[in-house]
Amino acid sequence: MPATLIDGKAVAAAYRDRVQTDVAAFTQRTGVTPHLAAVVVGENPASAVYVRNKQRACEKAGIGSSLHTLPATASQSDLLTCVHGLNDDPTVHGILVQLPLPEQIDERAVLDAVAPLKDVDCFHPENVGLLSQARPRFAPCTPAGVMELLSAAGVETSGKRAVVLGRSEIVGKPMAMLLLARGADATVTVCHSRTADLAAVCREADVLVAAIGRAKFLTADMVKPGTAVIDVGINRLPEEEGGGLAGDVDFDAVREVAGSLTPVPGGVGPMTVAVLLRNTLTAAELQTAGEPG
Ligand SMILES: Nc1nc(=O)c2c([nH]1)NC[C@@H]1CN(c3ccc(C(=O)N[C@@H](CCC(=O)O)C(=O)O)cc3)C=[N+]21
Ligand SMILES: [Mg+2]
Repeated sequence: MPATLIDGKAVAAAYRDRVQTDVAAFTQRTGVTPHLAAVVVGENPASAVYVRNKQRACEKAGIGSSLHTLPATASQSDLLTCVHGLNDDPTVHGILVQLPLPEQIDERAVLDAVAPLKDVDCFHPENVGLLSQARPRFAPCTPAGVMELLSAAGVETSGKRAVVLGRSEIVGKPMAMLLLARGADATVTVCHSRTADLAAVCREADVLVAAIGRAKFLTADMVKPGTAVIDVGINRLPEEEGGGLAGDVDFDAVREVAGSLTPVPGGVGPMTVAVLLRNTLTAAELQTAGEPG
């Protein structure tokens, strides 16, 4: 029996509705409209898709948004000046610096410059530290979106073997943290391109999250029958392969083995945007004086 597909668009729509309700109550109570500022350096087609989806989603949820574009040739100090300006602007609650950045820019230095209370991506070391100590301020958007998908699909994680394929700061590491946390209670293995006998490690998984950034990397022989497979990859295929979007999972083959599976597009991507909206509201709450709730 082929895998049940997990409908990320539907789960994200329901999640965004809840955010919208909470934004309306917050704005009613405080008179403040949460605002997300996105900073984009240069032109990258994948970034353009994401930024467009994000702005549309903000608008629907009652969140203000602004786009701050710098040329591809911008210097690090140009970008830091932009970030500092947004840090100091009381009408801006969340700041997202779109990655990747051009090579003349030190990505880490820029992410470190974002005010921790405005760090809706949860990339600042203070927020990563809080997350790793199980007292998160913001949810890491993509990993938290994955947890929502698992929960919506009724996938049990407690006591299960979870394997995270990929060790990035953006997805792999925070993903492992969320699966390990009390409440989720998985036994977590993080593996990567240098892992010995990678296929055998992946085959141990009851829950398998593919976030390695290589199109169709996870093949059917790496998946135990019945496993829940979450595909975080967003890879643009070359023109000769149709130029479409492919995940990190060899979808057609893995679908025959997995118990449940997220598609790309329509899986994790929409959830990433939905959690970003929730974080923007959280940021506005943290920066707005007065009684919480
Ligand atoms: N600071 C920062 N934070 C990020 O969260 C971040 C980033 N930089 N840089 C780029 C990646 C990529 N990313 C996506 C999120 C959603 C979709 C998305 O909504 N995808 C839809 C549509 C895809 C399509 O139609 O092309 C889907 O999967 O169904 C795509 C890509 C966030 N990223
Ligand atoms: Mg997707």
